[in-house]
Amino acid sequence: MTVNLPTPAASFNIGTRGSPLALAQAHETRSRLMAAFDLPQEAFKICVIKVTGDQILDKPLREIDGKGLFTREIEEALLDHNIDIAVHSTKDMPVEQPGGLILDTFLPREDVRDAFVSLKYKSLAALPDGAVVGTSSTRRRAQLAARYPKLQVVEFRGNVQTRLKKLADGVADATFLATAGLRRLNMDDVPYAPISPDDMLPAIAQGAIGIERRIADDRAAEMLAAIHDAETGHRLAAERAFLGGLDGSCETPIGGLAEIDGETLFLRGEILRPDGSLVLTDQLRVPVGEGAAAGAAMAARLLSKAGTDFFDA
Ligand SMILES: NCc1[nH]cc(CCC(=O)O)c1CC(=O)O
Repeated sequence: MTVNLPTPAASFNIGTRGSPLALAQAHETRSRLMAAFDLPQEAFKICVIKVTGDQILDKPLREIDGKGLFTREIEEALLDHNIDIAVHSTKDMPVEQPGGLILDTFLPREDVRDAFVSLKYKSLAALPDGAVVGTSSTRRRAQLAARYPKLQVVEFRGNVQTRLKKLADGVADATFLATAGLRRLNMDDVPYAPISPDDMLPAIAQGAIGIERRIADDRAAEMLAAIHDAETGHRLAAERAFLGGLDGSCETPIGGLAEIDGETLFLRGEILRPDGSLVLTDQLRVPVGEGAAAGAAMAARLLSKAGTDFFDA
């Protein structure tokens, strides 16, 4: 390849948040770049960037002006050329990036499923009526209210480690985490059971590491092209078009999942009233390259069924 490779003297800076999961994802990205270009670790620098969202731990995110809380400082570092790429959990990212930036590189996707995590019970179905579950996700809260109305849901913020500590302290009988996060953190000692997407449709882009860069940076574009996973790209194009069409964010009760079987992309989508009193679902099968159009079409279809104020309930 004719890309102007970084040398230890001119290192390639990888920006990330400082949480253990974010760091694991930045390390995975670095390993893939090292392998793709046969470069030593010293060719890359992992730059930890403090973001506002990590410093406010006492409130549900939807009560703060959530926009850009986890990304603003990182995107500023990209625009200032302090970093060359930024590694994200795509599920936490808005569908559109600030001017000059693009998020179009996705690593091979991890397990997409939500995980039921409990020190006392083996599965969601095994929870008795009245059991207390902790989550801060509006999607998981609405899905639980719709399908398991006898559970009590309490607010559970914080990173994976914080939530597990709350479980150990008995604040709740169970919680939910993305299986991908548990696996990336090698949390083999945590008792968890993945939940079928038929029972809990995951968040848009769950399990997918996404990498952002400056649009005009040809070197970063060529580096990232070498580690991009096309299949994951097609799946996320569909899911993110669905999310974009709904004008949703990670704080709206929306589930969606695209899967590929041969030449066919299978997209499922779901929107919920926050209290779980209404769930609207849809699904489409289209050729793999037409996921974005399918996502947009599905969003329009569901919105016309939902009418106005659907998400306000
Ligand atoms: N909202 C936090 C967040 N963002 C990404 C992941 C997990 C990893 C992923 O889905 O890629 C998590 C934790 C969780 O939901 O348990």
